[in-house]
Amino acid sequence: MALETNSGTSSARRSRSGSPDLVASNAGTALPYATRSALHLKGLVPSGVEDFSAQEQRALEQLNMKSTSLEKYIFLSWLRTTNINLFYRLVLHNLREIAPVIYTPTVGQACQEYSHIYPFLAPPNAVDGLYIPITEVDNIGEIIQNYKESIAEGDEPEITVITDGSRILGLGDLGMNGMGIPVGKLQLYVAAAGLNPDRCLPIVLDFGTDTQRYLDDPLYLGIRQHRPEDSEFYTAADRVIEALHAAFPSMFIQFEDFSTDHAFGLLERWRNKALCFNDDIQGTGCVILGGFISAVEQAGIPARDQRILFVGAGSAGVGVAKQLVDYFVIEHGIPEEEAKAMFWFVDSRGMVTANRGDRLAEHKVYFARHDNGDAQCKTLEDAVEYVKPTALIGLSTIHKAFSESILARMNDFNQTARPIIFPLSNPETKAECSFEEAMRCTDNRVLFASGTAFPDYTVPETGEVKVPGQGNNMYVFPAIGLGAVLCKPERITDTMVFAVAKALANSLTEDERARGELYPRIERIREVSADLAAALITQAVREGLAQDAQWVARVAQDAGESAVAGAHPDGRFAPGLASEVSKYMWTPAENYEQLRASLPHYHHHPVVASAASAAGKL
Ligand SMILES: NC(=O)C1=CN([C@@H]2O[C@H](COP(=O)(O)OP(=O)(O)OC[C@H]3O[C@@H](n4cnc5c(N)ncnc54)[C@H](OP(=O)(O)O)[C@@H]3O)[C@@H](O)[C@H]2O)C=CC1
Ligand SMILES: CC(=O)C(=O)O
Ligand SMILES: [Mg+2]
Repeated sequence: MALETNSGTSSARRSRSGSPDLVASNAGTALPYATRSALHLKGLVPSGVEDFSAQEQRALEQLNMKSTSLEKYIFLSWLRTTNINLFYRLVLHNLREIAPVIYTPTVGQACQEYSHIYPFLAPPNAVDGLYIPITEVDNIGEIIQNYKESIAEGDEPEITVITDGSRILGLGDLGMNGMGIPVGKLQLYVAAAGLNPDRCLPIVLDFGTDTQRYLDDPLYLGIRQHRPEDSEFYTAADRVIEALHAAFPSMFIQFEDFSTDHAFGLLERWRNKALCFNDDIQGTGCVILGGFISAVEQAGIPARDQRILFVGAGSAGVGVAKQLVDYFVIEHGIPEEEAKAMFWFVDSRGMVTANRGDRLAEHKVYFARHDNGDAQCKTLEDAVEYVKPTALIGLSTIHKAFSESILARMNDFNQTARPIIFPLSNPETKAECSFEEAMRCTDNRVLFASGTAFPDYTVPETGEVKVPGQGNNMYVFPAIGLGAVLCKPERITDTMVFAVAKALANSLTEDERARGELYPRIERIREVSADLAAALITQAVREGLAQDAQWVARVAQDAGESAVAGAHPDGRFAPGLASEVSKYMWTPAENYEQLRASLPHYHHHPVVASAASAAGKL
């Protein structure tokens, strides 16, 4: 056993299962003397008995001693796998500072370095998720069984984030190293929406990589082969998803950071067969629609006069634009063809037109322009002059694509209204422009949101501090997952996602609106997630798709209407529903007693049971 324990190269599985006592491993120096004695831990910890807030203070001090973001990331990963309760206390109390470390931008660098910063924890007592090589797909049943045996009874996963690492943020194909993204996204599920950390399952499909530097890297931990052709990819991916769905039928599956063709392909194959969702297409569409609704309200021109130029026509760009079309159709009564005509796209070959002379990828065809005559703008500058946009949306992965001259032209074109400029590519090194640049070049009039958080900007003339909006799907995917886990809809529909976007726009406080902000402050994210999850549940019930009877009854009763009213999705939900949702959110324990009380099923885990019986109590 000692040999097995020490031989793994893998890391961090559930921290607590690695301990002879899961409660003890989450309490450490907070363990009361009597318990130390009962568990034969006397003398094995410093004599001071402290509370969780003192531990948190020490953890924060140690975090702040790290001089780089990557060092902070490594420290936080270690803390998460050592003491999950303390980790989430720290994250929840310092979300504004820590989100950029466990998520974008630092998670991007962490993924690039994943094989080099991988910690040395060993399975079966340390598992941070599933690594499924394409060469082992025939053995997927065995892999899932191994996972089941590694978790405590009652901890079957209720949510998974799954990637194949082929398009990690805007950083390209990172192969198995992309595992940092599911791990990071699931931390936000816990922090932002209170999903139970023990029931979150990160998965990487280790299907190879076409990035030569990883294939050549002696420390690379993924399989060393090129990516498969499409048919082999889909056969293998389908087998994994089928097996997961069979093992955990109500588990919510979030597809994340697949290359654009496979992102659309997998969603199409699975959206009506399993409870699943693509975060880059639907989550991004949802969060940007939420911010866009607020921006249009503040812009100063009628919605139907918007001229929206997208730079980037991948899964994110097309996903966002489709949500915006729905918004113009549903909310403003604009016919679909007219709504579609409000959009222009630029990709790596210039403006997307039907007569450009190349074969357009399927997902671009819907938005290809037919009214351009002979005009074929080859550069973004040309397209900006041609379209004279009111809104410029970047999902291109091209750093500084919104040059100062382009930003200045946006200002020129929008003198009677406020320009909407959203550089949404991640991480920061791929962002199309910064908040400071957008403010400076538009006389501080811009309505702004970015994918990665930018610092506040102080207007030099007035000293006024302006806060940039963060248009990142982190504002919605945790709530969509929470709502889905609670009401168990048969599937996630576009109208449910639309209802969540509306709820996000509705979630701004009067103060946030008065300051011209487009998204709620991150400190309110749990409150906002409860609203958004309530909106999803309400919509699922209205569509007759919610399968959990408790939520169907609750929504129907509160709304005073039939559960299958099929009502217009308006983002509203019954008063009281959000606070009901909040009750289901996991929160870290405040003290030792609470920790013990909050983790009753730990006692069923074989490791705990044997430790408890050896100790004669617990
Ligand atoms: N803020 C958020 O919440 C989210 C942000 N994103 C970010 O969006 C970005 C794009 O993601 P995704 O759509 O999936 O990725 P893709 O790689 O599929 O899309 C990138 C798009 O940008 C286009 N492009 C590349 N170079 C240029 C150029 N020089 N000029 C104009 N267009 C160019 C590509 O053109 P072509 O089609 O010709 O190759 C493609 O259409 C990423 O950085 C990602 O991090 C994604 C999801 C959520
Ligand atoms: C935020 C996100 O999902 C992305 O950049 O891919
Ligand atoms: Mg993504």
